[in-house]
Amino acid sequence: MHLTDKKIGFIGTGKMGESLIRGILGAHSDISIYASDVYEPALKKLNNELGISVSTDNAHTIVNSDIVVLAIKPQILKGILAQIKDDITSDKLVISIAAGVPLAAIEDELNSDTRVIRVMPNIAATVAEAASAICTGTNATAEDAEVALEVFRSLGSAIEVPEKLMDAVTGLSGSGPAYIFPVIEAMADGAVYEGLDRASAITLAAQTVLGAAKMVLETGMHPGELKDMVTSPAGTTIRGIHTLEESGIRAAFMNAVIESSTRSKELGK
Ligand SMILES: NC(=O)C1=CN([C@@H]2O[C@H](COP(=O)(O)OP(=O)(O)OC[C@H]3O[C@@H](n4cnc5c(N)ncnc54)[C@H](OP(=O)(O)O)[C@@H]3O)[C@@H](O)[C@H]2O)C=CC1
Ligand SMILES: O=C(O)[C@@H]1CCC=N1
Repeated sequence: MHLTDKKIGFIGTGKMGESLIRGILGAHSDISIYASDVYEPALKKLNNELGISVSTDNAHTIVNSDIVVLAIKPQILKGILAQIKDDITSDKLVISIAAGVPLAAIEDELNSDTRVIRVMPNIAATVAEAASAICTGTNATAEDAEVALEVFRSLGSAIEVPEKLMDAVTGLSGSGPAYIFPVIEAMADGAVYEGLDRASAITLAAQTVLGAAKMVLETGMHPGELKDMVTSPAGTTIRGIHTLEESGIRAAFMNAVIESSTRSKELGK
């Protein structure tokens, strides 16, 4: 199976739809992409910049696609599924990236033989560094799962999880970039306070986060052990760590993931 043989359609070209389209084209420049949205200026921009086929008619996107990615808000997903049901024939694979919405809720709105896969990617798909998880619906085949994994692995890393863990994934990696951007900004603010120029501070802060993440992924070492490698006795780092611990940093990040997961569960109700 070659991904470039597949035509991929996007319903919704907002922040995440555009991120996925840019990421996929970055990885597979010759792939055929179709996209529809209610907002015509955004479609025109994508057509001008990326040369993809665009339309305000979702049916046009679906008819032309082998894989249909639903990149619309969870709150309007049900209504759109009712509109597109008859266009989703059994030869198409549907991929929903909507936070919280269970596979069963999607399958209930579509024809009973529809193959559906649920994916939680993240915004770093734009730069091919997304962390994604997938789970498969009732009619999705092993090959469908492979296709979905191939698409999302070309945008970063992707794993398969049982559906009951998708809310946890959403709270962690789906929302996670938004927890780290303020961390980068705040670290840079600290260095600006100490006199560094803003541009250098942001570059150093971002590269520091990138490098720390790469060390976790590539060394396989525990994050605590890596932290200890930086932390000299009576040195600078332990003073910074002490301050972070006094601020309750671990509970703050744990609670962010837990609360976001809880919101994902609410969206599914
Ligand atoms: N943003 C993120 O980082 C992530 C988002 N997700 C999921 O991705 C999905 C999209 O999120 P996001 O991109 O942030 O949201 P956006 O609001 O940016 O994008 C949704 C797009 O769909 C358009 N739209 C509305 N109605 C229709 C319709 N009937 N037909 C076609 N398009 C329509 C919207 O237009 P208009 O604005 O004019 O209504 C908008 O451009 C959500 O389900 C979210 O849970 C998943 C992982 C990460
Ligand atoms: O905030 C949201 O609801 C979406 C889902 C994950 C990231 N953004």
